[in-house]
Amino acid sequence: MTARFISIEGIARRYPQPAGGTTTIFEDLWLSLAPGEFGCIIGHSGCGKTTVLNILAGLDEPSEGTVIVDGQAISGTSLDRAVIFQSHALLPWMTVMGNIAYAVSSKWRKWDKAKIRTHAQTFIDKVGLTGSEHKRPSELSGGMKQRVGIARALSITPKIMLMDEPFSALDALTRGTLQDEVRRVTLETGQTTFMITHDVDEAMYLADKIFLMTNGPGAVLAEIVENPLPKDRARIDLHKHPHYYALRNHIIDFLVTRSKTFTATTPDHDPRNVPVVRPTFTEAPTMPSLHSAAR
Ligand SMILES: Nc1ncnc2c1ncn2[C@@H]1O[C@H](COP(=O)(O)OP(=O)(O)OP(=O)(O)O)[C@@H](O)[C@H]1O
Repeated sequence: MTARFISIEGIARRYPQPAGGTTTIFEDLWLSLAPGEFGCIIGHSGCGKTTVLNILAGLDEPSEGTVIVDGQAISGTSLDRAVIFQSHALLPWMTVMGNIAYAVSSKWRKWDKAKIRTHAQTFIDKVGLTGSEHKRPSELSGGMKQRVGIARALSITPKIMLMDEPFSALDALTRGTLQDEVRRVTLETGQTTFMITHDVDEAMYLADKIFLMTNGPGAVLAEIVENPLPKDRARIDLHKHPHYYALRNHIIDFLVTRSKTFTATTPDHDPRNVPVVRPTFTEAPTMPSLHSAAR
């Protein structure tokens, strides 16, 4: 394994315009993740997050540049890279068990039916769908469908998990439970994960690195934020950590202000050497007391 398990090297995505010419969604995008790292990409709608994820998944191709995974340029999709979509993308004629067992059997073609079902059941249980094995997608709520999608992706134990706002349609309680589950499983298995989210707290809980994208078209990766919170952080205690507000304010300030002005105000930005920042709480300098200031 290489230190840069995923390496996005100078990719661009351009689309032809109906009236001629092209629109550049983003260009000269460089970013990398080490084995086992969890990266979240944050940016406003339309900056190209899903496009980057689709290119990583092999579902789309960059107009320029390459994606290297474990030392090899990717070409097309692979069972080593599982995607959890915003929409559930389940096979409607299959049951919960059927959907997951189908993915398991695609990965381990020599496994017999019993082994496939036992393996699938483990992941059905993990996402809290025990008892719903025989239901079809039309009989499930949105949150339950998303759990099936998550169980299906986890069940093939891919080296890379790609997640496009996987929790956005869920109620807060289910979202929290599944965030915990995904974090536990990815830490346990050492999976490298790339996730899109609009939820700053979710990124702070899950990610080791947070990639901040400016607004599109012509979006750029402005900054890589290293998460200063301890690796063994718990979701419910996140806000108690001294670095919590420094990190949160940094990201929100970027989204509210700097994502719009970054390109104009940072003309010397080098896309190959994107600044890495680690926002932390620092004690405010002690003010001299009135007594000592008067001396
Ligand atoms: N097939 C296409 N043809 C032309 N433009 C496209 C095509 N697919 C995507 N785009 C454009 O590319 C841009 C980036 O889309 P993308 O879905 O990657 O953005 P995003 O950052 O994921 O947005 P959101 O947060 O809303 O999901 C958008 O402006 C979109 O209109």
